[in-house]
Amino acid sequence: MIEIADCTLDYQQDKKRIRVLDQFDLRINRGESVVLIGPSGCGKSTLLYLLAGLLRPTAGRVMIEGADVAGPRRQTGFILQEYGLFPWLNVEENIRLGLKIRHEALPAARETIERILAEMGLAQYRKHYPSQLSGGQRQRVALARILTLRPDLLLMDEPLSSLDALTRERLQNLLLDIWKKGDITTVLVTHSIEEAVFLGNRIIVLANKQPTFILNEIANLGMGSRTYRNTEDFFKTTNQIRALLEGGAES
Ligand SMILES: Nc1ncnc2c1ncn2[C@@H]1O[C@H](COP(=O)(O)OP(=O)(O)OP(=O)(O)O)[C@@H](O)[C@H]1O
Repeated sequence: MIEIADCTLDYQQDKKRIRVLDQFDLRINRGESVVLIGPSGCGKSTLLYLLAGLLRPTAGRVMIEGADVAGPRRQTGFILQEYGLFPWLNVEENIRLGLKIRHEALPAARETIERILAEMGLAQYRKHYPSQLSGGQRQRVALARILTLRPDLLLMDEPLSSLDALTRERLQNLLLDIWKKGDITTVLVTHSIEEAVFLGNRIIVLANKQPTFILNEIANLGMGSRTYRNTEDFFKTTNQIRALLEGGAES
């Protein structure tokens, strides 16, 4: 269980206090794929940073499996829109870096890298440098680097937003496959309603208020297959979220 319990979060700017969260609660069960969606500036990234242990709440607690998150944890992976690859390292070296930092034994590391390269369709690009890759390929390398570390929690902040529509769809399929393999909890921030409905088994819609609150939560029971995009359920759920966001924007 992952818990944001009674959390208040203030930012300071020019001697002014901005309260982004006020006694905010969110509970995420192991193995869920939660999506956070809401208007720009409502606090989605702030919630991810709290879960990542990169930000401490002003009041309240953030806990994973009952333990307070006091800082970044080994088993949490964080994927950002910018891929965070080192331009002077090739694909293989970029992926190996995470394992190197953790001092994993070389034979085990080699095996892991080979498996992930194959799974992510990157084997043929292993000697390419980031500048020689497309945006979608770069994001796959970034994902591969994180997955070699076997995270139990994967946090993603608009990871696909700079990709073209088809590449984005392919990577959404890949993220769905990764989640379906199990043993991982994912929390995704996105502005795309379709992406939220395709990838979230629970969609948290945040209000356009400061501090924000949960406007609604949608249990998206039909998700889990690539064909979900073409179903009536999918369209119904996207419309439901669109209506919530539009209604929230007017308030
Ligand atoms: N370091 C900071 N100092 C001051 N204010 C901040 C800081 N980081 C974020 N904020 C403010 O806190 C609010 C929430 O920011 P946050 O980035 O969490 O929103 P968001 O929902 O992720 O936005 P977007 O969808 O535009 O990425 C915004 O009003 C933002 O301006």
